[in-house]
Amino acid sequence: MTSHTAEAPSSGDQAWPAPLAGAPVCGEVTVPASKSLTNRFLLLAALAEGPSVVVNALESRDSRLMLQALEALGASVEHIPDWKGTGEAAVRLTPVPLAPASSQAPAQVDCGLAGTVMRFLPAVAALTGRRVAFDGDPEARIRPMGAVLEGLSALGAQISDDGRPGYLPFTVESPGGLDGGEVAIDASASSQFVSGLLLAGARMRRGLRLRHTGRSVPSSEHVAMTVQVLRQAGVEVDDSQPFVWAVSPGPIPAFTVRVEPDLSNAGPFLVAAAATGGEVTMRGWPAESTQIGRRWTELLPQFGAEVSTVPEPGGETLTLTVRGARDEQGRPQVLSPGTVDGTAELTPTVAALAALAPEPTTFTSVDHLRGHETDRLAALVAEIRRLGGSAEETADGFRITSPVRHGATVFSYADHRMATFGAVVGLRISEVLVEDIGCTSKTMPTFPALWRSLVEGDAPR
Ligand SMILES: O=C(O)C1=C[C@@H](OP(=O)(O)O)[C@@H](O)[C@H](O)C1
Ligand SMILES: C=C(OP(=O)(O)O)C(=O)O
Repeated sequence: MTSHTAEAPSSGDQAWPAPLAGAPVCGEVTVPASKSLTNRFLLLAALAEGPSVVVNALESRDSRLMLQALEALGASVEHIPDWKGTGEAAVRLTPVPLAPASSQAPAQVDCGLAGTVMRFLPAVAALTGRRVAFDGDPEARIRPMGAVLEGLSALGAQISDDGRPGYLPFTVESPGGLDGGEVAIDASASSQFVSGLLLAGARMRRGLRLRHTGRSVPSSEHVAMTVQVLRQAGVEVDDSQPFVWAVSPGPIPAFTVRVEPDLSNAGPFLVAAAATGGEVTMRGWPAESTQIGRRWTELLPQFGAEVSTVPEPGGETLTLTVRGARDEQGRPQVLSPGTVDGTAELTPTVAALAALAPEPTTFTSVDHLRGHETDRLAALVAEIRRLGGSAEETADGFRITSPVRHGATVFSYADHRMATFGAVVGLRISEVLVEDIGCTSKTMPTFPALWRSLVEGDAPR
């Protein structure tokens, strides 16, 4: 795995003044659909037997890149503005032709900075039998790809490195598709290596039996999500043995599905209540979810906030409310749990809260964040220091030893979660500017507007 430094990139655009919360942040917020679920459902729709419908699909850069890539592989996409009078938009996707029926024309996939595109689509490309060239943003070229490519290679696909071996850009070609069978990879750098092979497993002629050879798989919730989404689509998956997954071969029936809100992107809004002693409510919180963001209900109380839920009619969703703690003088009070473990993609948002707490917090089992949109451990340490706090990297994470104290320009490193880190810190610290707030369009183009309306009080109370 590469480690890249968190030197602040220069930005030509005007930095975004993070709104300071003059009072406890109170209001109600609705967040768009989950990136991880949207891109899994779109991919499975592309491998299904007939046109499938994804209702309330996320509209963001990552989901657009997924749709464009699937179109490049031969899918057709129809946008439906109002699905059956529900008021919700939907995407109808007609599947990708698989080998040997697919076109033989070479194709190109732009992965942008989307892990779910760069790690999930090489196996789909191999199933089409076409020669498919993959590339992405400059920042994407340092995200590890090796295990997916080694897995596909072991399954018989030809991979040519168009750059550094194990990284973008590369070309995948498997004339005749994939037979599948047994394969072993080391997925300790990203759960997406496992998900990317499993999602295509049913369309391999013998199915897929995948074994992880390393110590642990990070972001295990995302592997569980993949298994659950496959089962929901009618695919048989055996995950009864640790670190071994068997996907049975067979057709994927066409489906219609509605995507849950993105619980990771809900994070900064819920944290806003915890950081300011405010109260934020979210309706439509799934009562059961495979998303890692369901962990906010356990994480926020560890920082002193109170989380309550009320079942909504039908029982499948809840209204969730977060109330931040205040001290005897009514000032916001953020406690530290001391250590938080394995917070995966929630880490930058949790770190923003921890950086406002007077007591230190240590983040453990997050070393794979070095391969995220940027090296998040280096980036968080650098930005906390820039804001007058103290922090240091550790072998498997980082430690915040004193809170942020003054404003500064927070650099985003093209990473949406670093941009929202800056927004959260800016609630309590004046004169925080966020460089490249626009990178939040990766998963949530509406972030800047929603954030401003919540903090400045235009959101319903
Ligand atoms: O499968 C997915 O949708 C994801 C898996 C995780 O990747 P890592 O295992 O690399 O953390 C997560 O961080 C990423 O945001 C989305
Ligand atoms: C790690 C993330 O994204 P990606 O899907 O690009 O890996 C993330 O959204 O935090």
